[in-house]
Amino acid sequence: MTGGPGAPPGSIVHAEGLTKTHRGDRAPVHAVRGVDLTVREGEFVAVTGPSGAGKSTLLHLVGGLERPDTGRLWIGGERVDAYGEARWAVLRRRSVGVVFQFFNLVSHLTVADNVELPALLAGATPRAARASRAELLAELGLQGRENALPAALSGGEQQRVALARALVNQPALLLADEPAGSLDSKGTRDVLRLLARFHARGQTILMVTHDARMASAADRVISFFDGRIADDAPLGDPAPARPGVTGVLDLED
Ligand SMILES: Nc1ncnc2c1ncn2[C@@H]1O[C@H](COP(=O)(O)OP(=O)(O)OP(=O)(O)O)[C@@H](O)[C@H]1O
Repeated sequence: MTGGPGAPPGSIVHAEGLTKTHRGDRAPVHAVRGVDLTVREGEFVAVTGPSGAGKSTLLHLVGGLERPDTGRLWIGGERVDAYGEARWAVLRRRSVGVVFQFFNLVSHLTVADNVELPALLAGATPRAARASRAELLAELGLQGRENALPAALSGGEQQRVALARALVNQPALLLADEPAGSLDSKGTRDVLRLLARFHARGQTILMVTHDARMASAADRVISFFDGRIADDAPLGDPAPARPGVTGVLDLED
């Protein structure tokens, strides 16, 4: 499901002139100001920038967790900017996995049930959901933790469960909002390695991160500033000066 009228062939995300202003009790905040963005199938794109730049808002727009005020958005070639919650829910289930900084697992469900739930909601048979869950949990080093509740797991384990849940329906797009933001250095390394591994198999990833080491796992880094793209370093460009960035392959086990 790529390309389509209005979106370039091979694009998983295509946005034109996306804007979002938050209007609360205080003065309006222009969080995203006319962003054009294309993420092609198979890319791993990191969005970095200072706190308050609008990175999470952009990710929320792309995942349908917030609606743009203006602009056009395609996911996998499907025009989605006018979708309501019901159509977004279907689209997310089928095509967009999301992981957050604080995992957002269902606390009263076991690890197995947390991972199987989106598969069942997407129409998988219980048997198929179990098989997908088992395969992913094994891949993510969580075998034997199936019956645990999230509170019994470390932060790193919870994030791996969240990753399994996000990937169980084999989404075209994985969105990650500070996926290591609440993890220690081992948890960070694990998430980094796993994202790199899924990306190497073709998973398209759009990730927001403060962390230069996390961004170094991506093959394209977008700097976001004041609601706009300030810099965009695509795959194949010479490495821009990003002080402190270390290669993912340097990380030890
Ligand atoms: N629901 C909201 N209501 C009002 N203002 C909001 C809302 N969500 C975000 N904002 C404001 O919009 C701006 C952008 O926020 P956003 O969370 O997108 O930035 P960010 O770059 O992800 O920041 P951080 O790295 O700190 O998470 C900030 O000024 C923030 O306070």
